[in-house]
Amino acid sequence: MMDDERFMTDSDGRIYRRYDDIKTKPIQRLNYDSREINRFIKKQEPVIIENLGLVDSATKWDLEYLHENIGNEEKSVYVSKTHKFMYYNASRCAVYPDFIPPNEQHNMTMTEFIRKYRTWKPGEHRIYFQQILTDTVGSCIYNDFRNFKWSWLNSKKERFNWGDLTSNLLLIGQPGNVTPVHYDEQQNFFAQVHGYKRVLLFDPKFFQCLYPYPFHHPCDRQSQVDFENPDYERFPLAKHLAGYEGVVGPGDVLYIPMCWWHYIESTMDSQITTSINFWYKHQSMTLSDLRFPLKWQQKLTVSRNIEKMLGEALGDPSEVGPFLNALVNGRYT
Ligand SMILES: C[C@@H](CC(=O)O)C(=O)C(=O)O
Ligand SMILES: [Zn+2]
Repeated sequence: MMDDERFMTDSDGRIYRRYDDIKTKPIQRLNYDSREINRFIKKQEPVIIENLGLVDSATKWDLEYLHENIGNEEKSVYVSKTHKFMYYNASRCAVYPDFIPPNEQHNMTMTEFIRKYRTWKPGEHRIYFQQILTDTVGSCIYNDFRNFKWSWLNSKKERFNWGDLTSNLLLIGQPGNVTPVHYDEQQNFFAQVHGYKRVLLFDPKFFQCLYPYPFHHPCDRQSQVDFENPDYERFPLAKHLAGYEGVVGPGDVLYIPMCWWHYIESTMDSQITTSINFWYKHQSMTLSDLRFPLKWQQKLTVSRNIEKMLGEALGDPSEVGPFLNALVNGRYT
């Protein structure tokens, strides 16, 4: 790995992909008892929280324990020909008939996933277990889940007027798996259980530098910019990307603010990576709460509503692009 210039090794021995073009500053790391944490969450800026013990009860969730206790229902596992696992909404493929899914979502038992994981050889399709935790899990897992530090989570939800917890995703990945840069419209406490993940985060204001796919595209919310091979002809503003970077390890909790762009990579030195996220609906906002100028998170919501509404008003999502070009070209540009 050391002689492969695509990768770098940091001072802690973590090995991950080198992106020389992307300027980053370190994500702030704070101990769980720091009063500063609330300031970051209030400002909706990323922060890595240490020693919180949020999901300590999941430390025993190794493959053997999960095999014994997670239940025999089939689980969601993504399979990719490459190391990238870009999420796509299969229900939107009809609008883009030429769209080629970048990976496949399979359902398989834990037994099958573990067999594939243990027999995997370089060059084979990669796998990434991504399963929403539901009440179908076994009683041991359910008890571990109940022992997460829900009082801490609930205190943040109440303090910052977040909406309900929508789901917890359990992620089990191979070293080198990459979730390309995208945003989610939810607040996220991302807890790292086993192994290490390198994260890059960008403020929502970099919308124009990350060129998200159209709203009606299967890859809505995903950036079109490939960090490993950026096409600066098509995406010239990507050169101006500047963000935050960090590595989360066992026990770390990363706060990913709603609508912040994030790239997440399982480091090559990890044996396996296990993460559990906590997605919360964003805070309900009334008109009286609105302050101008709008924040970029709000402008993003406005832009999505415009694209959605235009698709409905024009009666055909494929007319949205030509219509917006006609509206803007030569008039606003
Ligand atoms: C699934 C996760 C990425 C990863 O861990 O590979 C993510 O994007 C999120 O929690 O919002
Ligand atoms: Zn995400």
